[in-house]
Amino acid sequence: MLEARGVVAGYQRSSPVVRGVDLALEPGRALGLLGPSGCGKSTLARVMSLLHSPYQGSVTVDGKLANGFRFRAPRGLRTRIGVAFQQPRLAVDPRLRLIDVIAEPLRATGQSALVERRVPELVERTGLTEDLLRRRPHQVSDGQLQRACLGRMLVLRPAYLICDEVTAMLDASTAAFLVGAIEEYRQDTGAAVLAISHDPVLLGRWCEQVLDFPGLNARADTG
Ligand SMILES: Nc1ncnc2c1ncn2[C@@H]1O[C@H](COP(=O)(O)OP(=O)(O)OP(=O)(O)O)[C@@H](O)[C@H]1O
Repeated sequence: MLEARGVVAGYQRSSPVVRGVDLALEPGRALGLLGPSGCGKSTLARVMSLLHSPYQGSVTVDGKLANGFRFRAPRGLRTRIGVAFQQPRLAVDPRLRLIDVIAEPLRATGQSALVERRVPELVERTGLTEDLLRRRPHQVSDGQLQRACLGRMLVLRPAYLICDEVTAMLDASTAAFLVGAIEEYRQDTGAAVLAISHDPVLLGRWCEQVLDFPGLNARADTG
């Protein structure tokens, strides 16, 4: 289970944007997080991805405390969680070919020996062609780049996926493809998905349960 307890986080200690949120992501589940733009969903997503330290509260991964480390959480915890964001262009190194975007987490974690086996498996899931895989980000569309980010999110075989508005910039068919690929991975591996969006229709179709993000805050505010 990936769990946030009493998380207070943001960019100014005196006015946090996430205020005492409790959230539990259970293995195999697809949980939606719904809320308007600017309410703090991405901030909570970064806290749960171990990319942003909360002011208060805890994040645990499979029962192990993941925050409170002086610099960052140990690799063994961080790699349990895969993340993809709304804007792929801000999330990739513009110098890398798409095939290397997908392989990057393996190389960064000293697992280059797995590149030859894992990357071709992921290529199939992303639906990218050989030609596209050899291109760099400026030579592909946002949707094609987001497919590479999907591959990158899955290449370490994470148990928890945090998908922050991953389809918001895409046309309907690419969006449907990406959600389908994430769902296929969930079914194959028993991974859990936290899908974040401002779109109730998307989350209603995708997730077994949808939580209202401002509601999570309000409960804590009154409690
Ligand atoms: N790096 C930052 N420094 C200062 N303030 C920030 C930073 N990132 C976000 N914020 C502010 O924190 C608040 C919550 O932002 P956040 O991105 O978490 O919201 P969101 O619900 O994900 O919005 P969206 O759906 O538009 O991405 C906003 O008011 C935003 O301006």
